[in-house]
Amino acid sequence: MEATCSTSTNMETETPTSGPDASLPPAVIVLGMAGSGKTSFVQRLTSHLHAKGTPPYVVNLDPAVHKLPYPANIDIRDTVKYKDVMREYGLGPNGAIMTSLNLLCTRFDKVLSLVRQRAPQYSMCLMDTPGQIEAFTWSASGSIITDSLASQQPTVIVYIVDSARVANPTTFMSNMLYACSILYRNKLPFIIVFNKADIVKPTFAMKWMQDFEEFLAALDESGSSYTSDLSRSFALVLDSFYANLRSVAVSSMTGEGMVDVEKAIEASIEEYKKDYLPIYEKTMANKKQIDATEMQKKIEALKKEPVLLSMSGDVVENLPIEKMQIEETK
Ligand SMILES: Nc1nc2c(ncn2[C@@H]2O[C@H](COP(=O)(O)OP(=O)(O)OP(=O)(O)O)[C@@H](O)[C@H]2O)c(=O)[nH]1
Repeated sequence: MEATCSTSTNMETETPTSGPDASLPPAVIVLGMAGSGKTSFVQRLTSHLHAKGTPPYVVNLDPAVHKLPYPANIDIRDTVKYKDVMREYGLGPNGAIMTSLNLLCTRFDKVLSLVRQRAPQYSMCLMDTPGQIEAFTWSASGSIITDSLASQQPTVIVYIVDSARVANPTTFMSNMLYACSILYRNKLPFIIVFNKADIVKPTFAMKWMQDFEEFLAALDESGSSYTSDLSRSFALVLDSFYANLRSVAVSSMTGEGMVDVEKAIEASIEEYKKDYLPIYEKTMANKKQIDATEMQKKIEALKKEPVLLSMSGDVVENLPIEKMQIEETK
């Protein structure tokens, strides 16, 4: 793995303990199933914001992406070489993505500090995540990244859905259940972005979220089955989930809907300030020391994780963490 000189900071000293700074621009974490259009969305929103004269700060957290179609300010690929991780630890593609994120995470304090320093120059900080959604949403590193961002500044989750892939009501339901599980895990303002509106207009999906009867009618049309019966029951439960989120139709291809995305982000930030910030401030005031120690413990555990993941059976004793460098893309 290519690794150069060291940064000397660590999470214990860098994790903010006084609560998030609500005056910082928002961090927007972009999640979604493989191929839903996360990277295209980040590209389109980036160019939309540049055109308005309010550029974003962009961080790529996908170590396996071949080519980035947007200029990233920080790119995980500059720090961790995914192919080297596969080779050195004898890992498959998914294990290597998770290990690369773990490695970056042990130095995420440096990313946080750059994001904080550059705040006067950007309107929002966009975080593009790996194609394999579970590598981020269900990994220790994903939760460290999300928690530490949300502890520093207003943070919103944007969940990208491929509109063409949810035209069937049961597929729609399984996607919404996944979205709900992410909301449940992260407890942050949440926006559902129905992408690829140029291929399939997601008006139907937005109606299903607003009107339970419309969804039931669509299920009836799709015929009776075990999954459609189950979807009926879930639809009742998800009513309150839908009530707590915003949804927007966009096309990352044509640029349609980007103004609505901005509005949804603004409204989510207001929600963050009103409903989430007081909770963060209270929790952090009560547990200042505990939070820093807990975060450090998580990082220490992460440092050992590549060893556990190793398929070769070799004990990897000298991880390149101390030598890793995180800096802005030149
Ligand atoms: N027609 C259309 N195609 C799109 C749109 N957004 C993305 N695509 C296409 O969908 C494919 C996947 O897009 P990506 O942006 O790579 O999706 P991703 O979620 O970042 O992909 P992974 O990170 O590999 O999972 C590409 O072929 C894009 O050109 C859109 O709004 N409309």
